[in-house]
Amino acid sequence: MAAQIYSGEKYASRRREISANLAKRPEFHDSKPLPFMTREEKILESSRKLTLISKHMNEIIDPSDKRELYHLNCEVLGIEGNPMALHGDMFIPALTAQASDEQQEKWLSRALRREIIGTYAQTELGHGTNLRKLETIATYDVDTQEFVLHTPQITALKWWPGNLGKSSNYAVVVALMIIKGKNYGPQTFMVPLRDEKTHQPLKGITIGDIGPKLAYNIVDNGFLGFDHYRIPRTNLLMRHTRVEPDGTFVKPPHAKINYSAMVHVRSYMITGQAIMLAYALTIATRYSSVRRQGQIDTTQPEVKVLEYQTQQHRLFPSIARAYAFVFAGAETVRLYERVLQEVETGNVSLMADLHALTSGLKSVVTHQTAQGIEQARMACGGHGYSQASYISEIFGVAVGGCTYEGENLVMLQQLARYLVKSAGLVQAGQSSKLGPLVAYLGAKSDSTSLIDRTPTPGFAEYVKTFQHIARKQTLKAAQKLFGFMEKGDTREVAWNKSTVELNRASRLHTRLYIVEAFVRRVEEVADPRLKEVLTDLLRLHVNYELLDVAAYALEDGFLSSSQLDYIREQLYFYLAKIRPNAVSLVDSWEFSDRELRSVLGRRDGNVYENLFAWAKASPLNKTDVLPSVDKYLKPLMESARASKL
Ligand SMILES: CCCCCCCCCCCCCCCCCCCCCCCC(=O)SCCNC(=O)CCNC(=O)[C@H](O)C(C)(C)COP(=O)(O)OP(=O)(O)OC[C@H]1O[C@@H](n2cnc3c(N)ncnc32)[C@H](O)[C@@H]1OP(=O)(O)O
Ligand SMILES: Cc1cc2nc3c(=O)[nH]c(=O)nc-3n(C[C@H](O)[C@H](O)[C@H](O)COP(=O)(O)OP(=O)(O)OC[C@H]3O[C@@H](n4cnc5c(N)ncnc54)[C@H](O)[C@@H]3O)c2cc1C
Repeated sequence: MAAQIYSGEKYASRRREISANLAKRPEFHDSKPLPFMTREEKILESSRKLTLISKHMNEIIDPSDKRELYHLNCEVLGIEGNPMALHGDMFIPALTAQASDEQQEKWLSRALRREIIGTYAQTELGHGTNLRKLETIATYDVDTQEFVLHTPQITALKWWPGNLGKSSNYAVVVALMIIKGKNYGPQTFMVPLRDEKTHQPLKGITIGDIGPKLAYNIVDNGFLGFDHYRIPRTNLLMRHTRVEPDGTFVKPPHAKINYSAMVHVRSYMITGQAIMLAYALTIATRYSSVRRQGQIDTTQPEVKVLEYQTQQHRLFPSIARAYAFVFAGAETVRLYERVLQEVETGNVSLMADLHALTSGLKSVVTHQTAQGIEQARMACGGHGYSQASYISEIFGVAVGGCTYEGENLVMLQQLARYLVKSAGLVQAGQSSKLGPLVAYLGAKSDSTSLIDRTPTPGFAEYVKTFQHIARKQTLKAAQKLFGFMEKGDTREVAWNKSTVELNRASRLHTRLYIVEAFVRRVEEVADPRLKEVLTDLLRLHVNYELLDVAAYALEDGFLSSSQLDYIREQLYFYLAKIRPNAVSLVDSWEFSDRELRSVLGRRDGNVYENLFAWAKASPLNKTDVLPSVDKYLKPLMESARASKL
């Protein structure tokens, strides 16, 4: 099963080898539990481990393999980030996709050798979503052949970029490019921020950390201001866009080619989110198979809480989602890599499809992941609320994904634009022009779903029902938009009046895609035992997901109430059927205890002993009497007692 999750036996076994290797190297382990450390201590500890990784990486992994590097990071550095997180996640991808060969020679090679540390500085205090209205300006000075970076007002301060505050000495900065008074929109520039020897900010640069956040606090998200700060013309990233010495602008082959670093993260983060969801579910499912509370049969001992149908309903559909997401994530990464290669040869035809797909997936997956992690926390009762579970940290890190790389409700609209265009083609009788991701929009629905008409309906019946729902909502939302426009609204006003419905269409389209990705994967599985378990999980998934969106199919009679009853019964049947495999289904992700960092979710199941040992190690228990008691509480009680006398 691990081979299914990690797209092949080769990588699954490499993960095991890497974990086994690291188990023997205590210097790579957390020196104490992360929840017991201050933010400064965590940053120091993370930097220590980063240095070790840098020195010994070649002994442990193949550094050219992204997946091996990711696993090493998960084990050693964990999810709370590290001082070079953005260096790998965005700085290097931005240079790879946007710097010319000559620029790559100069900077990418240094970045890869970790001679410099970089980040991606785009968001500002006043603008994150609307990139066309960024306020940092890069004005071209033809005389000196330099760009002058400037922060004209407080809202133009860069704000949020990860590792900008304290760690990075370079950044790929996004600024509005002005040449001879003309605004050429957001462009990307390579900008030195700090002296390479002293690490002091360079003259003209104001820089710092933005303070603690909900989570992800090892990362020093930062602010940055420029005071007429000059960089050479050749620091504009020029793989696709160019500015000649005389200020002539050479257009790229696609207007949004500069957004590539964002598309990179959106493509990869689907897998990252699946893994964080699986962390929380591993902890909660293992704990639920140890925790005993209450009886189902009063003549029998107390049961494991995992026996309760409510607990199964709380956890198992999310286990299915984690599998669905990791399968969809692998497809997304493959498409991203393909598009990256094609863009290199000047073929930008798939950029719009990739953008639409990743915009929808990032939104739906992060939202459902956060929901699933929070349910996993509650499934652990009181102990879930303790940082010993580590689930609150996992939630905090994962839920950041709802905001970063494009706020979810905004990104759903990006997919909606694509869907509306496709709906326009259907309306114009040009369905043959629809791309493969939306071809279903042009197909005709059966008059009703056939879901309960055969003893065991195939997945095709479920897919058709999801298609019916997504198609109906897309065409309806597009119709609403077109209707407002016909009545005289501008497109923008009509769009705003239709966005709730348009975003619903985007979610339904994406959920259909996720179901299809799951079906595709299960169909490929050869081993019959594995296929059976995954088929059960997929059956749980399709029934659960369909119930969640059934209103759309009930309102036009595509599904009947008796079919709904059937779907519900199927769901309950598969909850019970999956129960014996539940722990194996989470164990199959093969997370080591070091990687999970959860006292509650350890493989040995000794929850109570481990929790007691953890509490005893809490810094507050170093002494029996805290200074705060000596200083305040004792005098308070004493004066209360004295006044009573
Ligand atoms: C095979 C198995 C392999 C598995 C391997 C897995 C191994 C490893 C696992 C790895 C896991 C890794 C986990 C990674 C975790 C990463 C953690 C990261 C940490 C945090 C990083 C956070 C960083 C940031 O947040 S950076 C800042 C991000 N900011 C944003 O996202 C801003 C959002 N706003 C925008 O993107 C834009 O402004 C937008 C798109 C909303 C609007 O743009 P604009 O106004 O310019 O355009 P529009 O007018 O709306 O549209 C015009 C037109 O352009 C199209 N378009 C827009 N963008 C794109 C694009 N990117 N590509 C293509 N086309 C685009 C748009 O659709 C419109 O098209 P029309 O045809 O006109 O409709
Ligand atoms: C953990 C974390 C890490 C980050 N790392 C980086 C980084 O490394 N580099 C970087 O540059 N940035 C980074 N960011 C910033 C991040 O990319 C932005 O916060 C994000 O893109 C959202 O933009 P915003 O903050 O301007 O939200 P806003 O756009 O102000 O959103 C506020 C609300 O307005 C709504 N809204 C906005 N526009 C529209 C619209 N057109 N239609 C409908 N509703 C709308 C949103 O849906 C939301 O409800 C990070 C953020 C976080 C939380």
